[in-house]
Amino acid sequence: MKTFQEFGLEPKVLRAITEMGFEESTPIQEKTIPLAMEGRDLIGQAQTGTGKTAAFGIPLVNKINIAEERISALIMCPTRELAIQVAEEIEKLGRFKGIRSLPIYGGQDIVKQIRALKKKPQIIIGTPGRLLDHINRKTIKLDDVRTVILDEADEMLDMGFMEDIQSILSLVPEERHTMLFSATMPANIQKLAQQFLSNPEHVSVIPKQISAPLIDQAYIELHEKQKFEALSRLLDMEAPELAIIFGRTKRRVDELAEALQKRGYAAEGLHGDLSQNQRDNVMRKFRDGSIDVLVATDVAARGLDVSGVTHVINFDLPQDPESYVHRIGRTGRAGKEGTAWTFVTPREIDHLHFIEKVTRHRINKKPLPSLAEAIEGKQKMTAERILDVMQNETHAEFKGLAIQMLEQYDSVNLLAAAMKLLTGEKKEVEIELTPEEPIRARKKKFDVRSSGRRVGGGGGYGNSGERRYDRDRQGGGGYGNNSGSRYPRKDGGREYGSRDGEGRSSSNRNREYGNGGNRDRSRAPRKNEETLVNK
Ligand SMILES: Nc1ncnc2c1ncn2[C@@H]1O[C@H](COP(=O)(O)OP(=O)(O)OP(=O)(O)O)[C@@H](O)[C@H]1O
Ligand SMILES: [Mg+2]
Repeated sequence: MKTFQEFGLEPKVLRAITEMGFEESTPIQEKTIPLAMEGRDLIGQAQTGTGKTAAFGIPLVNKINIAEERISALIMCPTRELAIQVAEEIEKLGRFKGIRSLPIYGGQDIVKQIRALKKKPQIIIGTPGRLLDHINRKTIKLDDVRTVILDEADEMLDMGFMEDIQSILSLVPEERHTMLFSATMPANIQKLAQQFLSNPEHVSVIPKQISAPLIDQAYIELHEKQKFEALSRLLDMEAPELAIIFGRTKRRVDELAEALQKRGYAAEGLHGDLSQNQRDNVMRKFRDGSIDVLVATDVAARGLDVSGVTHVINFDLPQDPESYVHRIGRTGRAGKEGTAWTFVTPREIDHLHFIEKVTRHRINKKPLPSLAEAIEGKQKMTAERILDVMQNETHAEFKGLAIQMLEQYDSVNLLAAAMKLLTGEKKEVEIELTPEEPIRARKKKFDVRSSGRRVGGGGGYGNSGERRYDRDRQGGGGYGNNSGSRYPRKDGGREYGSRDGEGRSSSNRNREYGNGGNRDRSRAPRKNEETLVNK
């Protein structure tokens, strides 16, 4: 692998890379950095957690002229959390050069953003809805933008951002450098690329299997009613450092987070109905380890990079293979190993096999963890915690009492009692979750939903032509914290194309929600889709 010295980057950029602890480039970086430095348009595809952000971030900060007082680059991301995270990485890469970058996303005070924009950032990282908002208010001008990057472009299309992206790109001068990145590249991306990229190089470092190789993948077949018990046993048995649990709907996430808290786990939920403040808080707590279980809808499936995530658990099977790949890709990142468990109800087995087929990866079946295994796992954890304290020498003040007690009592009994205390009793709280409908295996009759109905047709990995639109889509949450409430909630709050953006006029409403308007004229109403899938 190439070292970063070999790319001919500016010393200040190299220094930033070194400070970030990167020694060698990853394969996608090695391939794309030279092309991007030549100004070639490109489509970059590489497995989750392999450094795509720096693959576009490094050449971008390298080429920015810091004397410029105008927006010269635009990065678009599907979710707010991702915009914040990408902005942080760009900030780190550009700090020695003194690059000014700014994240722009819905849910954040627009006046604050307008103030920050006055500082003339060179790079804007935003979600399409809020970006368009600023463009309409003329607080963002794109006349001087020379570089555009679309991160997770397929997701932005799925969320119904096509029109917004088109409107935004139509305002960027045609003389520009455009790059598009994702771990998965469904067929519709080709269409977008044709429209907006000029003679792009397709850089793919996807080997035979699309999911990251360092993820140990397993599934457990169980009934809906067994899921919660299985989850808590799994958490006890595996003792994750940090875990992300994916649920299908907002209701599911709320119920699950609450249930886990009742059982004594440090868990919180993340979905698009929360206010931006709540979302930021949950992410902050998860990143700093004050909670160790994040329960989330697919809002957390894409791009999020939190170090220490050892486990991903699909409490509900994801709707499609892309979603599966991105969800489990929250672990096994940057050369670290990870474990992904997926719960599958008997009626969903065919759908699981479909995911295996498309991702070209066998997912091993494992038995339900037994109570004995869970208890054993918890005890092991306690032992590890004790040894940790002992090795770190932070227990000196207890030594006197320990000696006294050991003179009076048997050492094995003493230690066992202390361990029992530390392990804690499981709180036996009755948990009842609202059941979710199983995901049906794809049948030919659904094909009609993909052929020609969305831009470029459907097509996961170009081999099936089938794709669903009804998954728990969200990105922005839209309209502060209550966008979801305008949808019928009998589905538990699935976040159909819940949008980013805020404060636009009501005449825009249809467009805003990506649901009733003519955002994608080729689509049939979502309602029918929901019926098709959920019955
Ligand atoms: N050359 C490198 N050496 C070491 N670590 C790196 C290198 N490049 C990136 N990383 C780190 O790897 C992690 C994953 O990177 P990143 O989030 O860019 O992955 P990604 O390919 O965009 O994944 P996803 O498909 O999930 O969005 C980050 O923590 C990043 O800082
Ligand atoms: Mg990424």
